Amino acid sequence: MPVVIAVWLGDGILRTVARRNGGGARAMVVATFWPSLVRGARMIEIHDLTKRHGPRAVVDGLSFTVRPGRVTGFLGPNGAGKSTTMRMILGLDAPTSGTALVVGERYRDLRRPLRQVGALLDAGAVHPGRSARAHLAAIAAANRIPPSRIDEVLGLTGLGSTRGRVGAFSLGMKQRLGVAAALLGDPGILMLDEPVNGLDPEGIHWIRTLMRELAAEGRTVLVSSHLMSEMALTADHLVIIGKGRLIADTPTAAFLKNTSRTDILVRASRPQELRSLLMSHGAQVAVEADGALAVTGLEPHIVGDLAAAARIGVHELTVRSASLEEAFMAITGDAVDYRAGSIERTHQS
Ligand SMILES: Nc1ncnc2c1ncn2[C@@H]1O[C@H](COP(=O)(O)OP(=O)(O)OP(=O)(O)O)[C@@H](O)[C@H]1O
Repeated sequence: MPVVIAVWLGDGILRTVARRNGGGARAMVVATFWPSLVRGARMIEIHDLTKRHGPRAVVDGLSFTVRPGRVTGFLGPNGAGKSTTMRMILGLDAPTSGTALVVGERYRDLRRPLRQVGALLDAGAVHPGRSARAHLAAIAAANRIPPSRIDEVLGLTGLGSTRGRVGAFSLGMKQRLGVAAALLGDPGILMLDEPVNGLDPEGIHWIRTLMRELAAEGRTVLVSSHLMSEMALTADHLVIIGKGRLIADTPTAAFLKNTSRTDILVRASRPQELRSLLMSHGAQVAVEADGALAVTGLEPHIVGDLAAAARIGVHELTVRSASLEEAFMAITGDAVDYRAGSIERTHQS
């Protein structure tokens, strides 16, 4: 007779079903998403969400759904409204109109919020006089989370051997402590606002890996950033906003494929002649200010071969790819509040 052992975990997920069969100690582990039978399970659902500060809409009719099992990057230029949206999801800011639901309910109506949603919004918002352990113990006690979980999350975040007061922590250590607090209730939904801020390269690698692992366990992971390049490495799906409005809701791979542009920069001894030649072979050729040709529609080796056959000297032939940030800027366009410095192209010879 098979014996079924069900383990009920934090956020109400029937996570493990182990079947033991006669003398065989074969255990079949089945991740069963029990709440997926009900609407809104492990999802963040934003519907027509608007937040006004005076006459200005900083979040403007935003609608999107964040689904489990993948890392969703919440991407937008500085001031796009990412933090405000996250604060409304967590009930810290009241929407002017629209709804933000987690697990099908408003955050403030959740019975055990920390076991359902873990969030890192502001890593600095920690009592500076406490130790990491005391900080987590206070949260655990207030939320009836077993103290044994404190050591688990300290270990998970690399803070196991950390001593001293939080006030003396580096920003990176505070970020780790914020992630530890978010994980304390073993929630099915994680929301992290700019979690790589202040982390060193090892820390960035760690947080990326952790987010992917959490998503692979079937959790919903929403992570905000204003860096396209960071999200390209971390997120499976992108929700991109600008000036509070939705710009794109797309798989990352599709976004990168559709938005990266390439052309070939060619400097030649007889550019006008080469231009006509390339166009007669189907290329589109623009002439840049310094007389160089910007070629699309032909492979680089064809461009080189055609020039060689016509005995035109090629002084430079460079394949140019739009950088990820450039692709991002191209679609956020005038939705940028604060522009950074110049954008570099990546050149490949
Ligand atoms: N309490 C407030 N009163 C007035 N304006 C506000 C308030 N809170 C936020 N804003 C404005 O709302 C806009 C969106 O801010 P928000 O912090 O949500 O953007 P963000 O996308 O998280 O930006 P960043 O990447 O810089 O953190 C900004 O222009 C900000 O100045």
